[in-house]
Amino acid sequence: MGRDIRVHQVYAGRVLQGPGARSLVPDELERLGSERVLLVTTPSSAEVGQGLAVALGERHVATFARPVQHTPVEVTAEALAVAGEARADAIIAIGGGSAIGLSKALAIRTGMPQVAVPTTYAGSEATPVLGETENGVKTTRRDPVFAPGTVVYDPELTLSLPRGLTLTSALNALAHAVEALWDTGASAATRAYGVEAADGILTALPVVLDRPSDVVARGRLQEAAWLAGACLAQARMGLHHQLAHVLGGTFGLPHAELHALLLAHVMRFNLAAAPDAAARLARVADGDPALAIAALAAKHDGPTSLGALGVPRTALRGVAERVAADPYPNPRPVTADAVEELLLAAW
Ligand SMILES: NC(=O)C1=CN([C@@H]2O[C@H](COP(=O)(O)OP(=O)(O)OC[C@H]3O[C@@H](n4cnc5c(N)ncnc54)[C@H](O)[C@@H]3O)[C@@H](O)[C@H]2O)C=CC1
Ligand SMILES: O=C(O)/C=C\C(=O)CC(=O)O
Repeated sequence: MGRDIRVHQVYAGRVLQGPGARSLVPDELERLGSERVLLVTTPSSAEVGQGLAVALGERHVATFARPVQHTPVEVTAEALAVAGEARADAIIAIGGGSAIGLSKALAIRTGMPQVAVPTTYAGSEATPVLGETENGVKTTRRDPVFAPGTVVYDPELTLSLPRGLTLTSALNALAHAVEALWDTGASAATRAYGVEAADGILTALPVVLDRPSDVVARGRLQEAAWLAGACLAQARMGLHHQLAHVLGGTFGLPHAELHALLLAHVMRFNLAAAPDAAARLARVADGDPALAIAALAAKHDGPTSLGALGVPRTALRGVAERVAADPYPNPRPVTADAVEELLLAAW
């Protein structure tokens, strides 16, 4: 007899949430017993990082400020050298998925505990997942060690997000929820997270786009992104994430913009084969969910097609064949011809 047993694993032992929560980061390091902290920042989080460095005083021993999307292994090697020289014993990553990805790459190589302070909606802080790039090939793997033990969600840190990244990063989060909803192996809790995440994003994102400085709406969006990240942590991702990983890793594309432009196309491809997900998403979207998401994606003032992102049309067949040769679990069977058609529509 076949067994239908679902496993629900929760990550991030401790989550702090709310405007100003970043001020509690030094206390979290104290709880961890850390005396030598490596800060991972980006240009956008440099100022917050400097404030934190002052608050940490002598416990701050080094800063690495150059994380790169898709976590290239050579950048990790540079950061590893900085951490080793400073004899760091813990990492604080402040930034989007790139800073948090680098933190994860360092954690698995050193065993250092991580405190993640996300500034986008990508959701990496909630997952035991890391994609790393070597020689232009992105490989994604899962390991509980990747998941930061402490996450600090401070919506004030998202106020500086430009409109484009606000929109595309929120759609990156929505993609985690959508793919969890059509994963037939997902637990009841994951489906609940998926619905709540999709509802939060579809409700709060339009408000934030209209009023970017609305901290309450930003908080709701961030909370939804957390749940979406938890979906990515717990469910199997399908064709959407596979396309994003293959295209992003091969052509070095901007992660959030790529997710944002692909999502409605993959939903049109999959939803007829995923009636339960389609019904839940239709309730949340109050109509055709693929249409609602296409309309949101079209609000982006940057590239909204693969062609505009710089993917050569001649590369699409090769991508489709790579994806169909070893597909992620997906509600609709994945063939090279069907994926090529999807990619052409997105191109
Ligand atoms: N392993 C996982 O579970 C996940 C990993 N990722 C990875 O994360 C990376 C993408 O992360 P993203 O967050 O989309 O982008 P990112 O971290 O690369 O940031 C994009 C740009 O936005 C700037 N930025 C970030 N926060 C800002 C803020 N609050 N205000 C102004 N500017 C800000 C950054 O400095 C950077 O220039 C990719 O490498 C992707 O593969 C993404 C989602 C989940
Ligand atoms: O690239 C990674 O670190 C792994 C997963 C993701 O990027 C998830 C996503 O595609 O948003």
